[in-house]
Amino acid sequence: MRIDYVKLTPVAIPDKPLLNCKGVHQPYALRTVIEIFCDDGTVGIGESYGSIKALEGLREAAPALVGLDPFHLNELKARILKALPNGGGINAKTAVADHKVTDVVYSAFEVPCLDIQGKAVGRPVVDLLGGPLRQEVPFSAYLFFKFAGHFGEDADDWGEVMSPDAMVGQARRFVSEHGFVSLKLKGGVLEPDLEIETMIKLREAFPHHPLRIDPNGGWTVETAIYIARKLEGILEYLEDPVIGMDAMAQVAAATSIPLATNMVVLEFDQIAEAVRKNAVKIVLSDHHYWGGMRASTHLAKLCETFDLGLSMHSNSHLGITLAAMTHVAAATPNLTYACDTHYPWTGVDIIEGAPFRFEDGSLTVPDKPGLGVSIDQEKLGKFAALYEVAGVSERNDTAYMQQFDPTYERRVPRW
Ligand SMILES: O=C([O-])C(=O)C[C@H](O)[C@@H](O)C(=O)[O-]
Repeated sequence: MRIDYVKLTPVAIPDKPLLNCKGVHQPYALRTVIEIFCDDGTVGIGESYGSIKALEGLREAAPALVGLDPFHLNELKARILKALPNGGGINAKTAVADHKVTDVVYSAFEVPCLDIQGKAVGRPVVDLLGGPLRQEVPFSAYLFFKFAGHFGEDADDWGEVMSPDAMVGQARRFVSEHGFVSLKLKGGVLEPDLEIETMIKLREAFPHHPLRIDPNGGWTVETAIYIARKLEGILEYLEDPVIGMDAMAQVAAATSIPLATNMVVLEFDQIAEAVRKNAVKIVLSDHHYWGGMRASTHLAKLCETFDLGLSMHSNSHLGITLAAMTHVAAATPNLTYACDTHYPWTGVDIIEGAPFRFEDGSLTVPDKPGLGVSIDQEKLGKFAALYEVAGVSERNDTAYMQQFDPTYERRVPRW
């Protein structure tokens, strides 16, 4: 079996005006859908970032896959490195949220290759990763402060959420509709005392739900320590309170709350420094930038070695990504925390049949061969057409925030 050709389809999926410390989500989130066609008719599918930089990297590397045996993932990596010398002319540090372009591109193509392998041997991808250790994978609710609606538009059905009480309401809806147990708040948005109050109110409303907050490095060390002291005993973990390894180590030394990260440890060569400096206790994996699904299980082994916990990061995504995350999570013995997901926010998908449904906050690992999901071409066409008219090729939360507030500036840390 050989790869015949690769099809890349950028899509725009409707998103909500969700706030973070750099601004607000644009009306559309961008993704790239990948289809790899083999000469025996087998098709493997995948999903990756949709920013123009990521798309350029994928487009540049795709021809190198032609003729490859989809089981030969080592050769896939070698071909991508050859096709993208120096990251393919793309500045890796600005390309895809600071992740190595070659890892991002490899990962984007590894998923469809594993889907093909699974289909060829009649096994779900989780079996190619060593088999499932759990049949149900827990996810966490991803809570966001949000505007009522997009700029110039009416309120969406989630309405405005800009206060601690409104956030408790949002959490109640997530818990009642999806059964999520862990609750993660995207912080760094409101002033620190209001976010402390939000977490305390969430604790009162949900006494038995693990709670996390993630300001994406939006706080200074002083602010982070102040907040951590107020939230001792309330959080299961505090994610990326500050920017940089040394700053994380300073905060870690001042609190008993474990620090988690997807900002200071996002490549294998950053683990040693994090351990040496005792900067983090939990690493968020993400197969899109950790170098694929198999590399994510290698990360798990390293975390076990260094006694680090493991959670899973997400960005706005569709069901192909969710299926891939679920297979990886099921095959990761030491996945110690519920995985993040943005899936409920988009509310649309391109997979055939009904979208994924969380039961008690968890997803059952797909058991069909490969990823266990397939593309509904009509839906894909609809969101591909939306990409063409959406007029966005990069995510820019700050620029979009400036439409709401022309005086808004990008400042990290903000508080
Ligand atoms: O945990 C994270 O850093 C994220 O989930 C990244 C996302 O881009 C998140 O900040 C968002 O959706 O605004």
